[in-house]
Amino acid sequence: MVAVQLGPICGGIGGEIGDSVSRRCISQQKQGIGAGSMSLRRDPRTEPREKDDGFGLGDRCYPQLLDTSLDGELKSFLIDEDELHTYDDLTKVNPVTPSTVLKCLQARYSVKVFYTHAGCTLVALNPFQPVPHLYSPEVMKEYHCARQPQEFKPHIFVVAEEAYRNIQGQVEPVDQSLVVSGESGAGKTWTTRCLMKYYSTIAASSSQKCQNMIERIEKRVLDSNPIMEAFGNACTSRNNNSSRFGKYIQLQLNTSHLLVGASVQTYLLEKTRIVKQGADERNFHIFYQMMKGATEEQRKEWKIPRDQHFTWLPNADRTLEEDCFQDTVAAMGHMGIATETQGQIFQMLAGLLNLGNVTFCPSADESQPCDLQEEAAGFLRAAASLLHVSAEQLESCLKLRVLQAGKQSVLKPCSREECGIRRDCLAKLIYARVFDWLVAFINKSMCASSSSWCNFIGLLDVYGFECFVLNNLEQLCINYANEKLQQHFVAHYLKAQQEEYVSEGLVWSFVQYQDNQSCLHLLEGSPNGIFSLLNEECRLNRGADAQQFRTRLQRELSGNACMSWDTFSKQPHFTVSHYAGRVSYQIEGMVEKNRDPVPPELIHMLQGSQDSLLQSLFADGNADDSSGRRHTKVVTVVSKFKNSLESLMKILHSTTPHYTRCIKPNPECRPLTFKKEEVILQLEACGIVETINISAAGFPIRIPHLCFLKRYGLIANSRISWQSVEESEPEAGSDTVAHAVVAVLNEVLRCHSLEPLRYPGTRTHGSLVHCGETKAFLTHFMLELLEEHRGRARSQRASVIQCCWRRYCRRKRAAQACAAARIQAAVRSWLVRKEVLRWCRAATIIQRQWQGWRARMEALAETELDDVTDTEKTSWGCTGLSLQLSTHQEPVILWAWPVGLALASAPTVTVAMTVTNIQKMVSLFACLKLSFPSFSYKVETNQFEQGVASIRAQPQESIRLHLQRSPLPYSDTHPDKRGVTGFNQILLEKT
Ligand SMILES: Nc1ncnc2c1ncn2[C@@H]1O[C@H](COP(=O)(O)OP(=O)(O)OP(=O)(O)O)[C@@H](O)[C@H]1O
Repeated sequence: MVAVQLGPICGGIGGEIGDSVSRRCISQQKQGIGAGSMSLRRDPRTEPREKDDGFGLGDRCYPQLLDTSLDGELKSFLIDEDELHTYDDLTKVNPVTPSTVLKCLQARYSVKVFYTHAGCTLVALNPFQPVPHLYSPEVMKEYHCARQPQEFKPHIFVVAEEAYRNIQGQVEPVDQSLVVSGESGAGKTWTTRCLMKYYSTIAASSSQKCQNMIERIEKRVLDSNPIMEAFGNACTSRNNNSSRFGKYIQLQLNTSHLLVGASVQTYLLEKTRIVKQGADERNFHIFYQMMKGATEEQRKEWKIPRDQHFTWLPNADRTLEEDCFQDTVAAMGHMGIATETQGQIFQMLAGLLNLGNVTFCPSADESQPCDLQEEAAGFLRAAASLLHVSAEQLESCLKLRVLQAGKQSVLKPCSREECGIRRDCLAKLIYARVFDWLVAFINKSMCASSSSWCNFIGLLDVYGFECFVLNNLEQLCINYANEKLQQHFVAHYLKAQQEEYVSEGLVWSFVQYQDNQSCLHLLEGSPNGIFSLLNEECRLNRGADAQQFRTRLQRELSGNACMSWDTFSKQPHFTVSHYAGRVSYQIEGMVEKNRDPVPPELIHMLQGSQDSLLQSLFADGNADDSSGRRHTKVVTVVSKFKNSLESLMKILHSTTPHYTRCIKPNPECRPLTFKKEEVILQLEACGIVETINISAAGFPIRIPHLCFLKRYGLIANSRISWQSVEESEPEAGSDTVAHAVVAVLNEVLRCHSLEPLRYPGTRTHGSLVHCGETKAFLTHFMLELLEEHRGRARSQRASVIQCCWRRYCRRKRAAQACAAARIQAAVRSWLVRKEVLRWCRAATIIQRQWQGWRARMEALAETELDDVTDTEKTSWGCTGLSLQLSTHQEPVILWAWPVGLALASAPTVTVAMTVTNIQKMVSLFACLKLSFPSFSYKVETNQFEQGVASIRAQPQESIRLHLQRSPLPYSDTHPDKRGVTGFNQILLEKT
């Protein structure tokens, strides 16, 4: 059983967080955080070099982590950018670099997926808008009842359920811690609330038997939230509901793993906020709740009239949803805080508001106390009456300091500034005690007796790493806490990495990986650490001199690589190289803040208060001892904080941790807006980048065997094994595949004269690659080598392919040419043969026709010649008939045989076969359309439709007979097409 009674609850720091300009300046300040300062063991090949990666990493970046050198195709092999949103685990992106991680987160955020694993860490992006379906009781039930919640989508409930099942499984260490971190507004409180609701819901649904008791506890656990938030949260420039303290909530489970109780431990309440608020910021919510929610009667009682302006209540006109007084009162009631006690608390708070309006005039004479300003006396009286102390005593305590001179005590008037400081100190003191009392009451109300619970789940909601323009003791403490948590995280993450390697059969450890121990040594080291020196300075009980303290720091710590100074700066300061960046701390006021002195007169006065509650708050009396002397041992803020942190770390070390990193995607708290520069800074500050560094120190690239062989299989000459892999399609993890992978890797290693791998084998330090059971583990350098060899192998293959292709093309072309020649020859011979045959046929026909025609012509001529006189005969048969036509000057020679032909064809209707010479003559004249001299003779012929179409007689030329249709078959075809004879011309011409 683990006793969870932690040290002092409130760190009691007089912080100035509100003072600090809340503009983050990590990127400006983290110059030169190198391997030296962080002592990270890095491969020389992967040593950081100055370069901007475009993601706001500024001048500190790790080229080995950037994927800019990867060409598009390799990038797409390693990771499919379109599918980035499907990656549930950031360490699975290839290669694991800040830019790929950032892209993956952005891709997921754009599709409204807000949770992503990062190895053993859960990254939660703040949606800045309600997503009710994500946190409904049904979803809780689903995760709780799932057989394997890890297989579900990443969710805060996976983490919650995992922790719960670890307890059920009783695997050592059984107790669990859920560490939720992130910067202001990232969603830590929201996440913690979700976790509390989850455990309350599953507790309520687990057993009907102890239902009443569980419901009571569950209600109290949930009711503690509004009370803690009302008193410990405030509206800041970064978050309307910003927790101004860190907390560790312990949910106590009994042997049946049922929630039986809870307790809360708080850290470092920002009590300065009571008296000083940043521009645009507010005091703690509870004051505004009172001002807005109190009844008239209560106002009167608490002396807070509606229209009264209180100096410590800026921006009172701004209304937030957190300003719900009745909810706080109801929660206090449920928690068991009696109405009377509530009234006492509110009276005290109202007293503080009135105290804030008490102001002083400077005193003309140093030996005289300062006077109150005009209206201040009324506020002082009101404050005194609300605190149940006498107004005179209050005034005296604020104006006069008690000096101890031996056994004598002397009253010394304070300056105006000192009066103000004493007033502020009183307010801070009271508020811090009220807050502590509330936390103690809540614990008393929720905490189960130590015998009734045996295991716990702790929820740690702490400030994230802080770096403002001005940083002081608060930031030093917060960043120290973050360094401690980071060291714890790194150890845990390395263990997780180690486990994965072991599961892959890789015996290798990060033994030489050095974490942030040197930075922690600088802060907490004894006797030469910043805190030790600071405490010593407080104990010296001398006036705090910043320059003097700086010189001391420089003298004692100059050898530490994590410490540096800007020698040209006028403000005394020192710079610490934290894991998340360099932060400059101003020394001015640091010693005083660490001392956090409380004037004993104030404690005395409060111890004498008539208000029982106020009196009890100071009953332990840490002012003077019974002899009236001050305690010699000063318990400084740093000591208190360090002690409570040490007990927290002890608890964390004894539990199984689960880390959740909340990320604020944009500083304006706009819904669904992702700003890369903001996110990368936070990834760095919350250690995700460090996780990546660790990953890079091991094997940042992990490729499943089959994928590996598909890409790099061609490198090896063992083509047979590759083919066998392809053909047999073996399962990933089989020896065949692993041996094929090893063959490829050894091929590359051999070329570089590096020691070959053995499978199964171990990785020695300095080696570049390991073949696991299902994956090949590669360094970036090995990936480069593989890519180079792949490129070379591809070039060789390409040359071979080109040669083969060219030869193939050449051969193909030759074969085609040969075939074409043969086809051409065959076609030509076929055409010639065909042509010859046609010619033969044509010649035969022509011959036949010609012979027939000649015979007919001869016969016709014979017939015609038979009918003419000898002279005519001679004239027709030999030289042709010469006629003197009246219309022509010159005689026209008509060749006898064409005229005969014309006569044979023309007078088909009207010219009878028995025509006489004169009739023929008349017929001829009619054909020629000549007027016959002696008588008018009209012959009607159809010569224009068939036979002779026209007969044209030109002077000095032969008559041309134009026939419509040739009487001869094939007469339109000239045998050799070399010219046209008169005959053919006559025959071929058409009208
Ligand atoms: N998961 C979520 N779903 C919806 N809104 C959320 C979620 N997480 C955070 N928010 C919103 O972001 C705001 C800031 O969250 P929260 O107060 O938890 O931040 P924080 O990290 O605790 O800040 P601080 O350190 O200042 O207390 C919340 O008020 C809420 O509106």
